[in-house]
Amino acid sequence: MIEAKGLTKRYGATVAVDNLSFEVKPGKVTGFLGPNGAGKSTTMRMILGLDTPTSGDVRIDGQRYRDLHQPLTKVGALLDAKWVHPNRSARSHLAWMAASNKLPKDSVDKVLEMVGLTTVANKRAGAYSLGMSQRLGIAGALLGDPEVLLFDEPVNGLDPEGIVWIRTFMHRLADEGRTVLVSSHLLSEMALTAEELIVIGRGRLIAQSTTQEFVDRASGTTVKVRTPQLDQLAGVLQQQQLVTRIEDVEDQGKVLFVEGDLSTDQVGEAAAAHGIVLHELTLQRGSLEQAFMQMTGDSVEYHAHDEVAAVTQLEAPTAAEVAAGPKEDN
Ligand SMILES: Nc1ncnc2c1ncn2[C@@H]1O[C@H](COP(=O)(O)OP(=O)(O)OP(=O)(O)O)[C@@H](O)[C@H]1O
Repeated sequence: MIEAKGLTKRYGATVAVDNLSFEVKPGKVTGFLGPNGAGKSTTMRMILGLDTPTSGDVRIDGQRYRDLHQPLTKVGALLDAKWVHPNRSARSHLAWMAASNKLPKDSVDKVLEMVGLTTVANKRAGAYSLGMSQRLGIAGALLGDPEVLLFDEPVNGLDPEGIVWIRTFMHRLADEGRTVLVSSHLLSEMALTAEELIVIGRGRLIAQSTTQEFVDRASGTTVKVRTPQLDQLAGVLQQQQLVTRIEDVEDQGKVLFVEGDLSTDQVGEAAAAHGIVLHELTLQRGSLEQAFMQMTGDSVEYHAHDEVAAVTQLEAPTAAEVAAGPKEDN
């Protein structure tokens, strides 16, 4: 469990992290989301004792990082996958980490196996692809078999296969009961990976909730209805003060949408009470992208000329993907 209370970091006039309080619980993947410059990396560095808070503090199972006896056995982190010396092999890099942290020698082979690098373990790390480097970084984070894991943008630049591998691996670590905090810009990926979200903007907490609650609260839900008695049902629902709209949907003809945070039960019961036939009754949720844009709106650091790039990066999952929640790939 990671617990931040009133965490604040100032660099001169810049307030990078501003009175941030949150909890990261074990057994789940928690996504750490925020626009560029929101303070995600600074927060992660403070969790790992690499930066000192200006005020407030952050603890791992009740202890500050610097007070941990053998930190790697408690917390593992992947901040920058490319910091490994290019002439070192994965095995010698991990062996050096293990020796300098007084970890058992057999931990090296264990983590190489876990991340699937055993067959290339003696090759120079400088010749590794980005995906392999990320795996090596994750192996380093796992070396001390820690309960708490932090990953800063682990899927940046990876191909689809690498992204799925990381997602599956994060789920596995959480299923083992570990606390997993992952920062990312890629909203579609976070919608599939993270069950919980901590969303920040300009260093401040915007939301902490489950991914589903975040999407529902920010973008609301709509009930979609297909019925041969469209106008009759719209009339019945309007009498109940519900907001309806009718749209032409490709290959489906006219479809009725009922706005507001209501359940399909309410619409189904209203239809049944008036003997109205239904062909479809579906709850539609917004996307994580819509929710994120709405919630972080004025906390975004980029300006108009950056927006296209930023929006492209914030790929939207489909409503169905969000509704399905984090996927199990294993
Ligand atoms: N060492 C530093 N000195 C001065 N300002 C800094 C320093 N590190 C971070 N900042 C500033 O603090 C703010 C938060 O930066 P941080 O890198 O933590 O954000 P981030 O959410 O990780 O952003 P990104 O997603 O773009 O990496 C930014 O305005 C950044 O310019």
